[in-house]
Amino acid sequence: MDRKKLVLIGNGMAGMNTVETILKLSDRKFDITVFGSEPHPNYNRILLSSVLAGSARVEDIVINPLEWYAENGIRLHTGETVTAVDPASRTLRTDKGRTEAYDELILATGSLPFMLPLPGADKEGVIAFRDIKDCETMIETAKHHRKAAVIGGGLLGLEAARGLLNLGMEVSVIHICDYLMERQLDAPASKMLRAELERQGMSFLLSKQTKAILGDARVTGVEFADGTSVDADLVVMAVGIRPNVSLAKESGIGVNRGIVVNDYMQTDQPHIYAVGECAEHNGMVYGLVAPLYEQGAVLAKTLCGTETPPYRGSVLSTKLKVSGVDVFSAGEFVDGEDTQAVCVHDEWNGVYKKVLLRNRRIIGGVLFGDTSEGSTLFRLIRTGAEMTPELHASLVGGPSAKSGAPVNAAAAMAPDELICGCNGVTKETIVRAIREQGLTSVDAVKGCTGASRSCGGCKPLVGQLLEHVLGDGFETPVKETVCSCTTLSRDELVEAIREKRLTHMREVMNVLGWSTEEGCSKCRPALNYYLAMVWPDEYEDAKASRFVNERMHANIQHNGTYSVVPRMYGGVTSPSELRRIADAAEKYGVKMVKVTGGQRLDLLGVKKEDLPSIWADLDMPSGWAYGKALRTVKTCVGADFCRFGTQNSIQMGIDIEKKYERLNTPAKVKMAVSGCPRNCAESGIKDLGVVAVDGGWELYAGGNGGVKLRGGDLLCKVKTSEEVMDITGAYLQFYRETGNYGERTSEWVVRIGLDTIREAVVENTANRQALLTRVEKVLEKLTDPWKDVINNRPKYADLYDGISVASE
Ligand SMILES: Cc1cc2nc3c(=O)[nH]c(=O)nc-3n(C[C@H](O)[C@H](O)[C@H](O)COP(=O)(O)OP(=O)(O)OC[C@H]3O[C@@H](n4cnc5c(N)ncnc54)[C@H](O)[C@@H]3O)c2cc1C
Ligand SMILES: NC(=O)c1ccc[n+]([C@@H]2O[C@H](COP(=O)([O-])OP(=O)(O)OC[C@H]3O[C@@H](n4cnc5c(N)ncnc54)[C@H](O)[C@@H]3O)[C@@H](O)[C@H]2O)c1
Ligand code: SF4
Ligand code: FES
Repeated sequence: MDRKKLVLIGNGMAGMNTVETILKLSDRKFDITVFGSEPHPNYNRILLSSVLAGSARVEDIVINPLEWYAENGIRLHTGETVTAVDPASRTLRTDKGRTEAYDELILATGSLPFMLPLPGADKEGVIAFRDIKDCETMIETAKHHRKAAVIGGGLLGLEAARGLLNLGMEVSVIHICDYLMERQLDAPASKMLRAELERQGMSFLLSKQTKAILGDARVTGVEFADGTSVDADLVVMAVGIRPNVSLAKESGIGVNRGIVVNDYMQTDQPHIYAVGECAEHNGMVYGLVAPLYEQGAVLAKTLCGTETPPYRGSVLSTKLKVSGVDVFSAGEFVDGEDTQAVCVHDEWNGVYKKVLLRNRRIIGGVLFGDTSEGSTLFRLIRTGAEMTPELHASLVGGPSAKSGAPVNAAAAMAPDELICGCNGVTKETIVRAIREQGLTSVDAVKGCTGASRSCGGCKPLVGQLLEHVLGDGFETPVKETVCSCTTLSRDELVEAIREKRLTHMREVMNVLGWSTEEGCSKCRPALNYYLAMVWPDEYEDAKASRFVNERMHANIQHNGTYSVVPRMYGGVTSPSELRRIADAAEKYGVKMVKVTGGQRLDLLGVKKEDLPSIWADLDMPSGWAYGKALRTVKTCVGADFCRFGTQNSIQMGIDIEKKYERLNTPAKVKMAVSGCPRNCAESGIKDLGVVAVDGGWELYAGGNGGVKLRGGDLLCKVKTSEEVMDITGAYLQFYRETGNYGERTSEWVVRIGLDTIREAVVENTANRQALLTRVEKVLEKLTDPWKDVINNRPKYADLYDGISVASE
C-alpha cells in the first residue's frame, strides 16, 4: 500500500507531539516530512527557562534528537522555512527553493513574541525570550554586562528575570499593571509573589508605560511615559505572543487571530490542519503546552482514522517555574456577582489559597506558598466537581485537615488523561512504566517517562499515582540533613540561601527555622562556608564559627604550640627564603624544622604569642596548611631536569598554586603535577592530579592518599597548559558549589559521579566558562591572612594575646 505523504510545517512541541502520537497509532500510514525554521531538532521550549536559570543545558532539552527522526523514517529539514502553500495543487514551497507535495498538511507554526514598537526597539541588546538563540544571547550578555530590564511581569518575564539574576545580573521588571501576573493571579496572591521575588533580588517598576529604548547602537536604558527611566544593558521583551499566521493567511487559509480550526483541527481548506499556538479554536488561542497536546491527540486520531471525541477546548492551569516560589493558578480566579470564594490568606506562613465556586461547583483557584493540592484542584475544575465538606477540608483546611482527608486525584483519573501537561505524559504511560520498569520514586518516573521534568507541577500527582499503584512499596527518599538543628539537606539549605537571599548566619537560622538559637559545631562552620560560597561579594567571614586552626591561621599541636608553614610554590624555594627560615627558626626557638609531604618546610613548636612576629620575619605567604583550601601543589623536577620529563611540571605546579592558593573549598585540596606517567609527584592520589603525557596533560580527579586511600579517576586529557589551568579552576569551583562541607573530593567524585563532573567542567565549555567567571570573582577578594594580622595588630590582640611583633 502506498503511504500518504504527511507534511508538518513547524518543528515545535505541538506539531511533533502530533507526529509522535500518529507514529504510536500507525507507524506505516504516512511518509512524513517536517520543516522547521530553527536550526535545531524539536526541543522543549518550556525548559528554556531552566537553561537560562542554569539548571539545564541546551542538550538536555532536546525532545527528539536527529537520530530519532532518522530511526522513524522522518525527513527533517531544519533551518528551512515554508514560504507558500498552494491548497489547490497540494504543494508547498520553501525559502531554499524546494517544492514539496503533500496529501495531508499540518500547520504548527506556533507564535511570535510580541515586540513593543518603541522608538529604539531595534537597538543591540533588545531581545525577546522565545528560542535557544535568545537564551544564548542572554547568557553571553550576562558575561559582559550588569543591568537587565525585563518588560512584562507575566510568566515569561518573571522566569526570564529569575534566570538573569542567576546569571549575576541586576534585574528590573517593568510591568504595565499595578500587580504582577494579573492574567493568572488575584491581587493578594500577586502581592505575596512580589514580596517573595523582591526577597530574591528582583526590582519592580509597576504601572509603568514604556516610551522609548535609550542608547546609541546598544541599549543603555528604558524611558517611561512619566518621564522617569531605568538603566539597562539588556532589555528582554516579554509582553505576550501573537499566533504566527502569515503563511496561512498568504496561502488563502482562513485566519482570524489564529488559524481557524474546527473540533477536529481542520482548517477551512481540505487536507490542511492546524495545531498548537497558531490555531484558533472556538475563538480561543492557547499559549501553554497542555492544550496543544490535547489538540494534537485529536488531530493524530483524525488523521489516522481512529475514532476520537471532538476537541472542545481546554481548561488552563499554570505554574510559575521560579524555584523557591510556589504559585499555581487554574480556571477562573476573578470574583464575580455569581461566584463564591473559599479562601485562606495566611501572610504569617506565606500561604494563600482561593477556590472559586459557581453554583457550588469548583470553577477555578489560585494557590500560593503551598501548591501541593494544585493537581487535585485542577482535576476538580476540569470535572466541574461540587464542593463538599471533605474537599473543602482537603483543599483549604490546612495541614491537619489535609492529613485527615487525603484525596488521591491520580487514582480517579482516566487512563488516557494527562498527568504531566508539560511533557504530554498520560496516566497509563506512567502506570505502565511503574509496573514494567519497577519504578518506585518520582525521580525514577521522571527519568523514565519525562513526567515532572519541566514545571514540576505534576510531581504530587505522580507521587499519588506511585502510591496508588505500589501501595506501601512507594519510596519516600531518606534525607540527610546538615545537622540536627535543621530538617534541611545541604542542597535545600544552599538553594534556600540563594533563593531567599539570606546573607547572614543569624538570618539563615531565623528564616529557615533552626531548632537551636546558636546552631551547633557542625552547622556553624558549614553555614559560614556555604554563605561565603553563595555570596562571595557580600558575605563577611564569621571567624568565630571556624575551627581553631582556621581562626588562628596555624595548626595547633598536641602541646598547645603551633606549626608555621610558609608557602613554597610548587615545592620550590630559594637561598634567601631558606636563610630567613633558618634565622626565624633560631630566633623563636623552633623545636623542629621538618620537610612535609607537600614539599615545604614546617617550623614546629612555635608559641602562640610569637606567631605574628615569626610571620613578619619570614615575610613569606601563608601556606594555608591549616585550612579547608588549596594546600599544596607538589611537583616533580619535570622536563627541565629529568630525562623522562615531557613537560615543565614545576612551572605548571607553580602557576596553579599561585593562581588558586587561598581558595576556600569544602575540605582541604591537595594537588600534584608530574612530568611524565612515572608520577614521581604522586599525582594519582591527589584531589586533582596532573600528569604530563606526550602531546599534553592528563588530569585525575578525586584521588586521596590519606585515611581512605583512593586512586584518582581520569577526568580528561588536554593539549595545552591553559586548558589545565582552566579545568583546574572550573573543577575547584564546581567542587566549591556542589561539595558538602567537610567532604573531600574523593567522596564527592563518587557521590555526584565522574560523568557529571566531566560534563560540567570539561565538555560543556559554556558551563566551564561560567564556573571560571565565578571563581575569578572569589579569587579577586582573597588576601594573605598573616599580612592582615601584621598590618592590623591591635585588631588581633585578643586572638594572639601577649603579642610582641619582631619588626617593631
Ligand atoms: C521560555 C518559555 C517558557 C515556557 N514555559 C511554559 C510552561 O512552563 N508551561 C507551558 O505550558 N508552556 C510554556 N511555554 C509556552 C510553550 O513553550 C508553548 O506553548 C509551546 O512551545 C508552543 O508550541 P508550538 O509547537 O505551538 O509552537 P512553537 O514552539 O513556536 O513551534 C513552532 C515552530 O515552527 C517554526 N515555524 C514557524 N513558521 C514556520 C515556517 N513557515 N516554516 C518552517 N517552520 C516554521 C518555528 O520556528 C517554531 O520552531 C513557555 C514558552 C517559553 C518561550
Ligand atoms: N510557566 C509557564 O507556564 C510559562 C512560562 C513562560 C511562558 N509561558 C507562556 O508563554 C507565553 C508568553 O508569555 P508572556 O508572559 O510574554 O505572555 P503573557 O501574555 O502571559 O504576559 C505578558 C505580560 O506583559 C504585560 N505587558 C503587556 N504589555 C506591556 C508593556 N507595554 N509594558 C509592561 N508590561 C506589559 C502584561 O500585562 C502581561 O502580564 C504565554 O502564552 C505564557 O503562558 C508560560
Ligand atoms: S614524573 Fe617523570 S618527569 Fe617527573 S621526575 Fe619522575 S620520571 Fe622525571
Ligand atoms: S505538568 Fe509541568 S512538568 Fe509535568
